[in-house]
Amino acid sequence: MKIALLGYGRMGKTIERLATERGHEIVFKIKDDVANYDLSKADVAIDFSVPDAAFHNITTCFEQQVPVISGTTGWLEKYDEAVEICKEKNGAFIYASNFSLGVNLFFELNRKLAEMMRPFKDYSVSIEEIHHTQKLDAPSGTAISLAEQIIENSDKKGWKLDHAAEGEIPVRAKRIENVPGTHMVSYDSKIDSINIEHIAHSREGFALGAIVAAEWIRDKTGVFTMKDVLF
Ligand SMILES: NC(=O)C1=CN([C@@H]2O[C@H](COP(=O)(O)OP(=O)(O)OC[C@H]3O[C@@H](n4cnc5c(N)ncnc54)[C@H](OP(=O)(O)O)[C@@H]3O)[C@@H](O)[C@H]2O)C=CC1
Ligand SMILES: O=C(O)C1=N[C@H](C(=O)O)C[C@H](O)C1
Repeated sequence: MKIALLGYGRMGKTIERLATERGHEIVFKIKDDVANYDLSKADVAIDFSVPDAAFHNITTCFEQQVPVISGTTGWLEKYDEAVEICKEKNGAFIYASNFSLGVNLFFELNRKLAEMMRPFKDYSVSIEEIHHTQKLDAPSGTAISLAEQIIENSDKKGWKLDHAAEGEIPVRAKRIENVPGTHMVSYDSKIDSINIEHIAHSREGFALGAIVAAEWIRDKTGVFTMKDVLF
């Protein structure tokens, strides 16, 4: 498979290494305006760039009829618009806040736990994420996904970074050198605490998941999620 990398930083480089090991070829390593390139020789584009560039990168792939996988976080206010454009252009698209198999299993556990905890009002739920100090967005896209999953399966009405109001989930974001990505969901009462945690030991899980998604979407059109790919 011929892959265009949109963004060639920590994730782009990890994807290059793992994709090459799986027999794929990297045909573009793009760090500037993707509209300057003719992507037609790529079978698929994988976008791990920056929040300000992601929407433009993704929609340019739709224009150029190249299926696109995006893991860039911090641009999601424009996700619905991207989906509409994908449908108009008959494109192919997967966005995931986290491509790792482990986190996608953790997402399922999070949904189930929220449903189980719903009747037990003595417990208060909170989310904590820890990432490396170069991260541009806070909270992480994964923490936002976790919060949305809890909201769908509980009486919570929203989430807030740090200072949540009544009925909202507090989300804390910590930045520590070299941490690839840690997420914890906690239910605390006076009597005890229940915690579930996912700790990424490297970026390989994110990169491998994005490559598996790219292999899966290659000959499809439509808007999909990692649930379609993995389960
Ligand atoms: N969904 C998931 O599983 C994961 C998502 N992420 C997300 O992926 C994104 C990238 O993470 P990471 O690789 O660590 O970040 P890096 O900062 O290491 O890489 C970002 C890359 O994007 C490039 N870039 C800047 N502007 C553009 C542009 N207009 N078009 C294309 N590329 C551009 C940068 O180039 P230059 O250096 O020249 O500025 C750099 O090569 C983040 O949003 C992060 O949150 C990260 C890990 C997993
Ligand atoms: O920026 C990162 O590094 C990561 N970003 C994603 C997020 O915002 O959730 C996924 C992963 O945790 C690493």
